[in-house]
Amino acid sequence: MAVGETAAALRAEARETNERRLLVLADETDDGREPADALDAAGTDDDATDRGLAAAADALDAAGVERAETTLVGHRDGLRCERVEPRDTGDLLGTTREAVVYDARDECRPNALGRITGAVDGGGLLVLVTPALDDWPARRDRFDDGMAVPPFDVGDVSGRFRARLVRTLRAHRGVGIVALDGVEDGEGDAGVTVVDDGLTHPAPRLPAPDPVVPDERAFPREAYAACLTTDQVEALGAFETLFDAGSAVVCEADRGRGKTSAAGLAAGSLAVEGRDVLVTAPSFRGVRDLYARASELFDALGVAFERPETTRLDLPTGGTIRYAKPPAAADELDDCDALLVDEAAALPVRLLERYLDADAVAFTTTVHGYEGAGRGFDVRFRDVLADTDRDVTDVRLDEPIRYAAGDPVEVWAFRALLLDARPPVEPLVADADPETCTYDALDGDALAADETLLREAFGLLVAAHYRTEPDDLARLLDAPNLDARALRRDGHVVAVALLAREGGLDEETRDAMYTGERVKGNMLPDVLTSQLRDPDAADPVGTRVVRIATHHAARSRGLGSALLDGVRAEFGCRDWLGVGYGATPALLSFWARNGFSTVHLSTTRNDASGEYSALMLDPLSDAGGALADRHESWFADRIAGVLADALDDCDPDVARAALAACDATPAPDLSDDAWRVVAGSAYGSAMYSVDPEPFRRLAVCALVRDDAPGLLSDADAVEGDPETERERRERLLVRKLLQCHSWDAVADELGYHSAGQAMRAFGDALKPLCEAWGGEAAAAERARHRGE
Ligand SMILES: CC(=O)SCCNC(=O)CCNC(=O)[C@H](O)C(C)(C)COP(=O)(O)OP(=O)(O)OC[C@H]1O[C@@H](n2cnc3c(N)ncnc32)[C@H](O)[C@@H]1OP(=O)(O)O
Ligand SMILES: Nc1ncnc2c1ncn2[C@@H]1O[C@H](COP(=O)(O)OP(=O)(O)OP(=O)(O)O)[C@@H](O)[C@H]1O
Repeated sequence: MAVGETAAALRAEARETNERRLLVLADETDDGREPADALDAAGTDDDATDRGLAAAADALDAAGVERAETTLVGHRDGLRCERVEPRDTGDLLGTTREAVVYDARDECRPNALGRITGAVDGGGLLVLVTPALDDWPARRDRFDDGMAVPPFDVGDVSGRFRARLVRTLRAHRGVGIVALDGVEDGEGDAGVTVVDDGLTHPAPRLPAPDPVVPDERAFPREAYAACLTTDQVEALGAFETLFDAGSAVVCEADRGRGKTSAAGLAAGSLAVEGRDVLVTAPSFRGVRDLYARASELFDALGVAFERPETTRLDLPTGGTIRYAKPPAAADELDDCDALLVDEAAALPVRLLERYLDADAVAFTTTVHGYEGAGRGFDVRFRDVLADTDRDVTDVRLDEPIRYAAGDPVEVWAFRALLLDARPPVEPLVADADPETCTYDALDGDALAADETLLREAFGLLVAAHYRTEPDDLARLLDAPNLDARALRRDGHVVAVALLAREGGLDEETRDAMYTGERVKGNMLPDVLTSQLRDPDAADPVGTRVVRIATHHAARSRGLGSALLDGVRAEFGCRDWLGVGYGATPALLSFWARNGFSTVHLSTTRNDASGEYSALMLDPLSDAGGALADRHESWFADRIAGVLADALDDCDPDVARAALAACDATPAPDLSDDAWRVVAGSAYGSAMYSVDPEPFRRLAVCALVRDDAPGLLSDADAVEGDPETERERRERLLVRKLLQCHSWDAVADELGYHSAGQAMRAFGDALKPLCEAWGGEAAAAERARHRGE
């Protein structure tokens, strides 16, 4: 059988080289309709009713792959092996399979392709079942359904990603293509055409030498003996410096080079010496291999250990390995001897900086890979690290663990999913500024037609936003609600913005949204409608800036702002511009300076960064203005309550910046009685605690209003820089009045000598407010205290 022969030959070559091979089975008889009886029908036999899966079964049999070693990814059953849905392929990350069959006929999900490719072992096969390759780009599937966000429908989604995918499949080595065309050839090979056998006929290569345990070492021999490559041995050697306080290790690698495992062997080696090792990573799942290697090492050393919880290993030596989420880890540094940060590039630089307070710290990062992890680490954090007096040891793992270097399936996946996309090299953009750049629309056709442009634009998004992943590449090319705009210097992308059209929804959809039904896309209207209970919020049409990034070599030259100016001019016919992002003081000020005003601070933190999201609007029309007005003033009305509750741990500088960026003009609106208490506390000995509410209202006015007086009077005698003291007083209002922290905690945090000194500064901060807004009641109170 042609399918079997092709598969067997590919597998033989894969085994010979310890590489993987890809077999495409293009089912030309598939009409694009999922057969209802084949869907989710557990226990279905390997029957021939489904052409694609039957061919996949033949391929596996001929290639000698056991079903127990295979995973089927797709929506149809029929291979009698483990099956996962394309959306759930995250579970395959870090696992190793001899073969994976991806039935992509019903849903071609780019993230799934990326994850699957990583899971196939050296000597194994990736089998891709597709429709006729020529027809595939024009077919709409379940992934496309997800891109059809209201008011668009699936007919508006285009097929550029898949057209590109097909091109790469046809062009790359190591990819066999068999068309299941249904045409009888009269010789028993009913309807099968081998379009490309995919064989690479490699020249014989010497196997890589076995790793050698070094003679001089601080970690146990067993740790080195567990290493699978020479690179891993070297990496483990670098981790030995973690015994010394003041050390830092940076370990970089592409996916699947064994860096997490090396960190695990290091963690185990440190723990057997009684060290307390704290591990952090964007998710615990990502460090399962670390725990596995450490426990295997304990077994090899005959050290009994306990696992009181999944995320903690305790040794009789007193050593431990324990996991904390990234923001929590930053608060636990005092207690640990060494901190291991896995996937460091996925974490904000601010958090990484805090980790430098640990006695010894190691960062492992992925250079390229599925999470699109990034250069943010390299570009920004490297400088920070170089400026410390840490002893930094760098190590890089190149040798793949699961398969041989140069594996053609990895090469194909990098290309097809742009895992190695990069922004333009620095010299090309070094002298770019708003005057020398052009504002350009990067529409799907332009991007699909120009690989360099696509790589630069996507590479810039990946470098700046670690969450950019293969699905985003497909969205960039095909989603009807998304637009990309860029500033370009001599054709090279210097700044890029990804924009989503949101709102403009009909009444029925708005009602559904209001009553809690999930409506895809439309993030800003959705929050305003379903959480902030505004039934009309999804009526105006807006442009949300989903992502924006300026090349790291050209930041702070006004390019980001110029790009937003271009967007505002081009989309001025809509009602608003908007944005939602993990709030930091610097970003809040960037958006505020660009005319955006705060309408919401989310009450849940991002797990990895620990940031709360800010939502902001910049109105462009009367309808947009009305929407922004009502949400700005409501934000100012309700934020004190939120800061006292769900946001009581929000960074006071984020709160200050979010309030300062809100365009509302709240009025203090205090009764004369209330003013007497406030002024009494400013000028005399009245206590704010008898009636905190008016103080809180005043604090919001002071932090939101453009015309608010500063919190310092000319008469205030302050030590040091008045501007620094003014900022400290703003933090004092946030922490004490709005977030209700105790006087002692606030004094301690803000560097006042005592609670009493903080209280005096508080009283002083109120004086300018009484003078500006307190009217006669406050003036009379002041006069009484001063004996005027
Ligand atoms: C929806 C979202 O995408 S939110 C996330 C925004 N994007 C990112 O964080 C990716 C990484 N950062 C970047 O690419 C850029 O810093 C951008 C896009 C935020 C700003 O682009 P730039 O071309 O530097 O903007 P521009 O020069 O007009 O304004 C710079 C100002 O932004 C502010 N800013 C915002 N974020 C930062 C930051 N991380 N570091 C330094 N300044 C920042 C500063 O106030 C800065 O002012 P300064 O030049 O006086 O110091
Ligand atoms: N020393 C080792 N012993 C046993 N298995 C190992 C070892 N090193 C790596 N592996 C296996 O090889 C695969 C890749 O290793 P690991 O997860 O450590 O690499 P990584 O570079 O962190 O890659 P990824 O980013 O893909 O997680 C995993 O399946 C892991 O279990």
